[in-house]
Amino acid sequence: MATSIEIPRRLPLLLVADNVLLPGSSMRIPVRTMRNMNMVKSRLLRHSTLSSTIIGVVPKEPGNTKDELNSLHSVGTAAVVVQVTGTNWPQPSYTLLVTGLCRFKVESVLQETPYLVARVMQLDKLPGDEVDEEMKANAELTEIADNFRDQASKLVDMLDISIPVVAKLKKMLDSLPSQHLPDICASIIKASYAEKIQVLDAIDLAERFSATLPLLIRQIEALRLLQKAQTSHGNSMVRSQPIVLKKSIKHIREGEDDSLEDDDVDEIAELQSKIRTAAMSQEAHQAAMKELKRLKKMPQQMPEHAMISLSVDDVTSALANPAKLVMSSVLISSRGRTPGLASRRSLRPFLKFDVLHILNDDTTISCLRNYLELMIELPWSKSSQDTLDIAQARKDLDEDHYGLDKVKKRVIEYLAVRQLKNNLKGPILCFVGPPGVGKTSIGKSIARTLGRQFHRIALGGICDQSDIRGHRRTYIGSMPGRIIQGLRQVGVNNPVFLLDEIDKLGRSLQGDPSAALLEVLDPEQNHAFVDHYLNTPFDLSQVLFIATANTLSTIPPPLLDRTEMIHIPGYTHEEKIHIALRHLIPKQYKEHGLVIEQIQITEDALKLIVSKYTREAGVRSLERKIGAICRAVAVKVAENVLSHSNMKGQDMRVKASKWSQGQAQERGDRCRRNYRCNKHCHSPATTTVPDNH
Ligand SMILES: Nc1ncnc2c1ncn2[C@@H]1O[C@H](COP(=O)(O)OP(=O)(O)OP(=O)(O)O)[C@@H](O)[C@H]1O
Repeated sequence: MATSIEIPRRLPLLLVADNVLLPGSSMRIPVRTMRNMNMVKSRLLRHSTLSSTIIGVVPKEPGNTKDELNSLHSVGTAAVVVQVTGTNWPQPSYTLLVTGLCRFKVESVLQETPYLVARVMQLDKLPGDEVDEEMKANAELTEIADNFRDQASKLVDMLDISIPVVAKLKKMLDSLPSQHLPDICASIIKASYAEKIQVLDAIDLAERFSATLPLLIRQIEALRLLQKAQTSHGNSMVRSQPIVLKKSIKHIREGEDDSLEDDDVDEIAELQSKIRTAAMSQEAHQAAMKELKRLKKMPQQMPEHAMISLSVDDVTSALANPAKLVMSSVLISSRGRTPGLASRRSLRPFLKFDVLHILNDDTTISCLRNYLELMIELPWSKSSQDTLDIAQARKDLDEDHYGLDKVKKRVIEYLAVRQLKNNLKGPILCFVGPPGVGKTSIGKSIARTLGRQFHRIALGGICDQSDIRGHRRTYIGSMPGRIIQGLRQVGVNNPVFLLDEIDKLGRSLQGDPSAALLEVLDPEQNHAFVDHYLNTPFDLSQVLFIATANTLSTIPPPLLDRTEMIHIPGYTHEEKIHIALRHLIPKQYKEHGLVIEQIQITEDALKLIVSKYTREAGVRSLERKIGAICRAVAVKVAENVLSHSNMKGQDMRVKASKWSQGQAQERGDRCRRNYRCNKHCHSPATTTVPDNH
């Protein structure tokens, strides 16, 4: 007879809200509360012995976040922490993978802070103890167990055996001692929190069988209905009939929590129908369907996501022979990296469990899902209607911008040619000029006049070609490039893309982004642009690309060759004042909720700001200064509105001018104080504060 294996009498507790870990099953538990975090840090990350990785997982009442101690359930599950994943940077965030061993009763709480430690009493026997003998002696219990096993086999037979986890589950159920069946079944079938608590509380084996059997039968019934729905619609996929399916499950789970309604039950079917309606190219459709097929094969199709990944026998035999487990189970990267492959590798020799595979599958599932969602959301054939009318375009450009006659003329010519030729082949317009001269805003006006969506892609500082072309999906955390991301965001395939600051593209070992950009801009190639993440061609030929740069000297020559430069020189003082009066001031008033009765910035004031307070080729600082005045006046207006609601606008104008004098005085003082500058800053009227002050 095997010796009895016991768990420690003192256990650190991990409190889990809304979920119940049952012996024999594995579960991933995110560490959220301060107490749980303290426990992980001081027990799991500091020690490396087997006993340090045995913890008590105790359910706590859902919803009660304040009084953790009172919401503590009296029965918990001793568990071995198989893996800790997460990161220490920028802040600690961990997830534990735990495997339940046996039940225990919380006798008393020995320590409340920094984490809970309780004196516990083991309730179940661990495998290795001969419970089977006990069952043999009890004929009634044997009958219940046999009936239960039949039902469990029935359930597994209804699942797709080609899924590796199902095959494993089947094998495991066949060899599992009967006393473990209820716990294992309860953890893989759908059950509410209350139902699982009931199973956890059933310490007597017969009671546990009878608490779990109805859940098992209900699950079988649900699957049967599903399959019926599936055959009646001639579809070979389980989950292909979302409505029928949801209804049937709801019907079966009478009285169950709404929160438990399984959202991902019809996920695959939903994805499939979305792929069908996404109007993808044939190639893209094939790629999406291939990935969907992979997703279908993933273990998420099991009735419950908490998979049996570790058999209790494995853990207990390891417990009986601790030397074997010196301790690989707690793995964390202290340097802040996610302990991906290294931890798995070091786990392998010690634990021959499928945890590793299941973790892999998890990552794959979310990657596949993200990929399919992107494919569905991309505007494969959705475009907006062009509304180009040259007369209107001229009017729009004049309305949005003062001066810039040459630029506007060239833009109108460009648009006219596009209209006549009805295609976008030709050089890419590139506005070159100092900051704040309106390059971006002309791009926006072009989009507005064409009735197209506008999207700005900031290229400054990009030095990795995958920023443009995306990462291959083999990378963890891979993403599509900015072009594809932009298309997803605008939701149409013919937006105006403003490639901002192409002169600031960098270059690194990760490839040359300008080479990738060339492919994007080349009309001969861009109808079949392949983003590495998407891995299928996307037609960019309808996108109108416009570029901006501050200088020509750093633009890579091949890019320079593709673009037609339109220079926008800086503005004169006169022009700045006109721009301010016509565009910037009305815009700022509007942004700050001010009206002309409350604030008026005179031409003289503008002249002063332009000549003494800004030193720039464009008008960005000027706009900021006007914004600052508006903000200060807005405060005064708000204060006065509160005290005298019928305040006259005239008063405010006086206050605004006083404020600007005060500001000038203050700036002068600050300038003298900070920069020991005595040259220009004596009187507010003549204060010159260089911008870099
Ligand atoms: N000629 C103009 N008429 C009206 N507003 C203008 C004019 N030039 C610039 N502006 C305004 O100045 C502000 C800054 O312009 P914008 O952001 O387009 O500058 P930019 O040249 O793209 O600068 P950067 O190179 O820093 O990106 C915007 O609010 C814009 O509307």
